[in-house]
Amino acid sequence: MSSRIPEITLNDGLKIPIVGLGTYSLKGSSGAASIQSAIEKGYRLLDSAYNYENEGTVGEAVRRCSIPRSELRITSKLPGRYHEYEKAVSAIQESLYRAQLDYYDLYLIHWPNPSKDQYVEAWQALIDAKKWGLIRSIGVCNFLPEHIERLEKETGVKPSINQIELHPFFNQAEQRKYHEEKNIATQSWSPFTRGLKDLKIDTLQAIADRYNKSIPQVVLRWHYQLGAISIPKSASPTRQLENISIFDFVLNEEEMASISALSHPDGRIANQDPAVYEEF
Ligand SMILES: NC(=O)C1=CN([C@@H]2O[C@H](COP(=O)(O)OP(=O)(O)OC[C@H]3O[C@@H](n4cnc5c(N)ncnc54)[C@H](OP(=O)(O)O)[C@@H]3O)[C@@H](O)[C@H]2O)C=CC1
Ligand SMILES: O=C(O)C(=O)[C@@H](O)[C@H](O)C(=O)CO
Repeated sequence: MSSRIPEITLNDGLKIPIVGLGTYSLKGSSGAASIQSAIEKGYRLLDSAYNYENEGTVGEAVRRCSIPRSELRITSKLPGRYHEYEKAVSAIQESLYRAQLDYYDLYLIHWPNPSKDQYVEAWQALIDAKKWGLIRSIGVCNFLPEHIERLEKETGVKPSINQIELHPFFNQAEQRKYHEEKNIATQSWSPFTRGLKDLKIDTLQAIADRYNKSIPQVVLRWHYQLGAISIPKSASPTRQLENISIFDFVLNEEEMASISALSHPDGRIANQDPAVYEEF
């Protein structure tokens, strides 16, 4: 791949960039133009979902851009209402039809929805879709260790990646440690807490000033140094470029610790604890 963004290798061998583009709310012609701009600025990893209703927009941006499909890493996600095996297989096929793609690089179960207890069935569908060549790498989002243990115990296959809420106010130290032990990559959703307003605080501003960087750049550098793959969303070409211009400075241990110390147990953005919160 020719991208300037460093890559990591997942436990199944697929290489993906350590920063990608979140696409939640990027839809229609303005969304396609934003995603195309991000690709042209150097993004190679695009994070979509069936429930974002923008897989078609992502596919359009991919067709419009000048980068070969093989250099891109495109993600989509299975909604909770399609965990039943047959429904999951159809949903994966529908995701491909919507994007007009032959395969997804990554396909993730979007939420475990534990009260429905069908996520293992959904996982089996992802395993089979990978065998059929529809997906290159399979993972999950919002899975707690107990959910991942069940996948592995009942199918013998563990996820390559777990996409979780992760930002300075909710640093997920224990879940990240668990991922490290299992060789599962951590991916950070809402890496900026879904907007910068709450991040405009003295601790972050002081670090940003020291390196002549912005608060978003410091926050994304913190994700990078934690070893987490971040997927900041921006519609703006200027901010897209800002968000990948983070590989020319290094936070020291004290700065890393001071950002991590902003975390607190109630730090989730919208109280979406996957033990109880469910999405369909
Ligand atoms: N698996 C899951 O359950 C979930 C997955 N996700 C994924 O994670 C992605 C990212 O999370 P998301 O919730 O979108 O929020 P983010 O934390 O990425 O924040 C996005 C917001 O920050 C603004 N922004 C981006 N860059 C900058 C910058 N440099 N300076 C100032 N403002 C900036 C954007 O505005 P603007 O566009 O105007 O620049 C937008 O308002 C999603 O898009 C989605 O792909 C998100 C939630 C849950
Ligand atoms: O953006 C995602 O991937 C989600 O799961 C969203 O539904 C997100 O959790 C949200 O916006 C909830 O209101």
